[in-house]
Amino acid sequence: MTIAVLGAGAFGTALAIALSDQGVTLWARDAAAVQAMQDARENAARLPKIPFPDGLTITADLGQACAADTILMAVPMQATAKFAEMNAALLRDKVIVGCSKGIDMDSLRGSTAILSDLTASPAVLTGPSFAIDIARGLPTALTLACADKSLGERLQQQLSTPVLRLYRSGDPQGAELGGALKNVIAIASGAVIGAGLGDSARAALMTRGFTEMQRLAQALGARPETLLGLSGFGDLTLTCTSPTSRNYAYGFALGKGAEWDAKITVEGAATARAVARLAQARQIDMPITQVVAALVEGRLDVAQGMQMLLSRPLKEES
Ligand SMILES: NC(=O)c1ccc[n+]([C@@H]2O[C@H](COP(=O)([O-])OP(=O)(O)OC[C@H]3O[C@@H](n4cnc5c(N)ncnc54)[C@H](O)[C@@H]3O)[C@@H](O)[C@H]2O)c1
Ligand SMILES: O=P(O)(O)OC[C@H](O)CO
Repeated sequence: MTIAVLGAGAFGTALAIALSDQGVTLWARDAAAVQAMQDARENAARLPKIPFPDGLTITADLGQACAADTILMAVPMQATAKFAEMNAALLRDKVIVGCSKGIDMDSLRGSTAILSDLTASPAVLTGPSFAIDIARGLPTALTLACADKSLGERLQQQLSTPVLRLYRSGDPQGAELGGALKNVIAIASGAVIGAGLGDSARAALMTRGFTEMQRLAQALGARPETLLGLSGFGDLTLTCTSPTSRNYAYGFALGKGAEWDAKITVEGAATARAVARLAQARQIDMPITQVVAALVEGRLDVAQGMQMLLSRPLKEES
């Protein structure tokens, strides 16, 4: 069984390195970048100083990559729908595993719904994992979610390694929502710490943020227990507490009033805006997400956002 990873960012490259014992093809859209990675045998732009193992082949030929039995999609979320549409002829009816985290701004869909346009039972690989940790071979546990049980079992076996431990779930929508929504709460957590509002405020935001995540996920049909696992609570914990997280670091810069490099991938920024619209349309109470969307859009600063959250009517904890 052969594997291809589409998208040679930090995460796609890390997955290709981790799975390279089986032989992996890593696809990148830019032929010059592919040549540079081929010459250096590393992805100097995204994962410097991590050498490519012999089992990793890099290509700019999408047709070659899509000949693999299993395809891991690791292009950023906001590019996924267009990528899937443009390359539908190559991707249709393949075994596809969505690895990006977010909600598409235009359609308000996650990767499972987008990839369902191409294949009957798309899987999702998600959970607490920094690309650098996976690439270094540090122990990591993720959720592999697929509605088709036997396909999920096959993918769990194929994509696990001695240090990359995959737990199976039959709820891809719940798993993808955990990964998408935790990025929004990580921005809020970073903002609180960056603004010097303290660890207690961050703990409150994480907890109330987790309540929002569960509220939306259940309204969209996810299983409640999925959010309690690696893809939800696990990834929320990692991303809200580590400066390695780009979403947290972006929030931290917002809180500090510091500059931010717009070229850095921050999935939670677009996802906050998408989820704020989704929540409003469905009348789901998601105040932290609404504040993060307003911060990202420059409609509020962190002090105003915090004041807005603190001045809400007192209520029962639910
Ligand atoms: N980096 C991590 O630690 C990590 C961990 C888990 C999940 N993820 C998820 O993986 C996804 C990708 O993140 P990343 O960290 O690899 O991003 P990245 O910023 O490192 O790289 C993004 C890559 O996508 C490529 N790209 C952008 N638009 C494209 C398009 N239209 N077609 C093809 N390629 C395109 C860019 O050239 C770049 O190589 C995100 O959804 C992220 O949330 C990342
Ligand atoms: O760097 P971030 O914030 O995109 O987070 C990376 C992963 O999603 C952590 O699980």
